[in-house]
Amino acid sequence: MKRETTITFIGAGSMAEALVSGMTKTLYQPEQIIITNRCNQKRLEYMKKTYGVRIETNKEKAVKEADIVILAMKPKDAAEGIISIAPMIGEHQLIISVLAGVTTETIVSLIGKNVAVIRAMPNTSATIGQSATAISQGRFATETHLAIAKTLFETVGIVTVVPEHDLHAVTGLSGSGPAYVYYLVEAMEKAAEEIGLDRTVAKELILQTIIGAAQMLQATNKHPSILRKEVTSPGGTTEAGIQVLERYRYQEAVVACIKRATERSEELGKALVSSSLPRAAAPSR
Ligand SMILES: NC(=O)C1=CN([C@@H]2O[C@H](COP(=O)(O)OP(=O)(O)OC[C@H]3O[C@@H](n4cnc5c(N)ncnc54)[C@H](OP(=O)(O)O)[C@@H]3O)[C@@H](O)[C@H]2O)C=CC1
Ligand SMILES: O=C(O)[C@@H]1CCC=N1
Repeated sequence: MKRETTITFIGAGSMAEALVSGMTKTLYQPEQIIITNRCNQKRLEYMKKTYGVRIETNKEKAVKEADIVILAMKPKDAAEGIISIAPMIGEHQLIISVLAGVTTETIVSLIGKNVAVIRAMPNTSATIGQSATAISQGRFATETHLAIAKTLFETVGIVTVVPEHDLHAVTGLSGSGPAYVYYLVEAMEKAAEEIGLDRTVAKELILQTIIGAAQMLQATNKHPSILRKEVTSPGGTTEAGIQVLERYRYQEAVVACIKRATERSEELGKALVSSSLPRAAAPSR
């Protein structure tokens, strides 16, 4: 990608910040990035101060200047947000959406032009260049658009291309995934307190345990059940602990969690369609 590409973020929340943080550490100069939001001026100032990016309250200006427009508002705000920028969007621009559940077809319809849309599902580990991102192309996006989006998201982690219908599952699995791990860490910290460990000591041990286990999965390429068995001495502590997890149906809970998050992604997409599409013009072929 050319250095002078201008990228405008519509939305300046957690996901926009994670992407900006990763992108400005790698391929992009802060001046190439413009950030706009709905009304939170303080947040824009923070983004400028922290990352050196350009901020713009005039959405028209922000969108017109962009080669790439990244949609990063909440799905519930997406219809209003997309419709408000639609008149400024030209067919030469690439739209990248990180909106959970919202299909490329819905975005094309809301914009009402034959515009190239790439849908992406990164996660907040983009902040440190460790996102697991999946991308799909909309019907007006070419292989070149896909390659541009791949390059962009590779600045913040690994990227895989999937059929668009898989993006709901990706959202439930790896888009929301960091939160499941943080929830586990919260529980481990709570347990450490209850069993009387010093908070600082426990924090350090838990963190290294998570990092070590993740790196073992990566470095050994062994199946997680094999690695688990290597920890589990017959009649020992791990076996006793895992028996409790089984009693609480830990794996079933995790599977149900990911299925529900996947289903929620579908619901978010459908809710947007039913609430907004009558207001948007349909694109021509
Ligand atoms: N957080 C995550 O882990 C992930 C989030 N996503 C997706 O990223 C998107 C953003 O999520 P997240 O960053 O967490 O959300 P936040 O609530 O943190 O941020 C939303 C941003 O959108 C802005 N916004 C709302 N309406 C408009 C509008 N009409 N025009 C311009 N900007 C608008 C808000 O501005 P203001 O504050 O001024 O209202 C705010 O800056 C969602 O669609 C989510 O599904 C995808 C992957 C992971
Ligand atoms: O919770 C959400 O809806 C977003 C999508 C994936 C992660 N956060």
